[in-house]
Amino acid sequence: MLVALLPGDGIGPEVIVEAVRVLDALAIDGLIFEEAPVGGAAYKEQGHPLPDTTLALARRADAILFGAVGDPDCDALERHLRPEQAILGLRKELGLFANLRPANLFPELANASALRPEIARNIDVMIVRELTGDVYFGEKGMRTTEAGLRQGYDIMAYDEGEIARIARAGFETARARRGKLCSVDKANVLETSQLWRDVVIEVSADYPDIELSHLYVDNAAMQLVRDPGQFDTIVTGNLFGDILSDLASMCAGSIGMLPSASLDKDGKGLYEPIHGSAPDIAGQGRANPLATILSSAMMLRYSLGRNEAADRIERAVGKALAGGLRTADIGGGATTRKAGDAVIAML
Ligand SMILES: NC(=O)c1ccc[n+]([C@@H]2O[C@H](COP(=O)([O-])OP(=O)(O)OC[C@H]3O[C@@H](n4cnc5c(N)ncnc54)[C@H](O)[C@@H]3O)[C@@H](O)[C@H]2O)c1
Ligand SMILES: CC(C)[C@H](C(=O)O)[C@@H](O)C(=O)O
Ligand SMILES: [Mg+2]
Repeated sequence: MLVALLPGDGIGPEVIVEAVRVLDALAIDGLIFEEAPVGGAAYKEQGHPLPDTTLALARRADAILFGAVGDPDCDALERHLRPEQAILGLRKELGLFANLRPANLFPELANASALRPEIARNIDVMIVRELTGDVYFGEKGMRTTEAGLRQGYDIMAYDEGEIARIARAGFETARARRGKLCSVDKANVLETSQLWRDVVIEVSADYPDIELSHLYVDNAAMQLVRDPGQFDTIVTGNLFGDILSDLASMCAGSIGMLPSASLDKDGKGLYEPIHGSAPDIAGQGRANPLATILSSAMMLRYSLGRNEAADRIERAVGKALAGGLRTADIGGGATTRKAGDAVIAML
């Protein structure tokens, strides 16, 4: 079982190292790692954020463990050379259309949530975010209007095949959970969203056992803060899912806690924390590695068939938190390394 390690930029390498230490401590039979540069690190080394050799490794691997990309030094580069193009390119090239972003609260972190503990306590939602379409991948550019003004544009588009595919992922996810699916769109304004809603309803005919509801995205954001416990599974588009998952992370304590899986049609996956490279804290040993450690557990479960090892990691994270582990983002002073140590001690 080959795992491609793509640490990337900023805190990416710092959190990946801790996840690898946890995986090493489990001594999983046949698990091997191969590392490659990605993002700003790859641009600085090889002139491209997603070098061919890195993409080839990702294709060859059984699963990919990804840190984060993004480097302020690269923000002025032409868009196709910016670090973020690496993660977008991997998602597109590998067909990773289904992004699972679970947000649940470890009970010990009720006070770290931005919500009152009695409201935060109930959050246990899986956001199923479409990942290879939408405004992210439509035609985009800069042009000049007739009045001589610069105009930027990004086309938002989904075809019915793309919607049906992610809708099915949403229904299947809900079926394996508590049987409730909420589809989030902006059908009151956007044609893309009207088609989204129509197709989700069509697909629902195959899932009579699932309770389907619909929310506009603005209301969904409000409801997630008002009463996150009302949600089981949310299915939504690429842009809305990006925003709602960062929002949900603070309901669950911190963006440093939320893992993710990005899956293709056969279950091959890329696993990464939902956060970015956090340039504001990079190099200081202050990053919370738990989102990445929990992403490695998702990798073991979804792509490598090692459910027991995945359970062990998740239990160890819970025990470490119960034992008082707190990095700065969740109200403590533990370093990234100490956090890794605390999880390993509880395996
Ligand atoms: N998938 C990815 O690689 C990914 C995801 C999001 C953002 N980015 C990129 O990361 C860069 C920074 O973006 P941003 O600042 O908007 O978002 P970010 O997620 O990197 O950081 C947002 C805030 O959360 C904090 N934070 C994030 N992860 C943390 C962790 N593990 N522990 C403790 N605190 C943490 C940061 O310090 C910062 O204050 C940008 O270049 C952006 O494009 C990449
Ligand atoms: C870095 C960026 C392209 C990415 C996204 O918008 O998908 C990030 O915010 C994420 O959530 O993984
Ligand atoms: Mg994001």
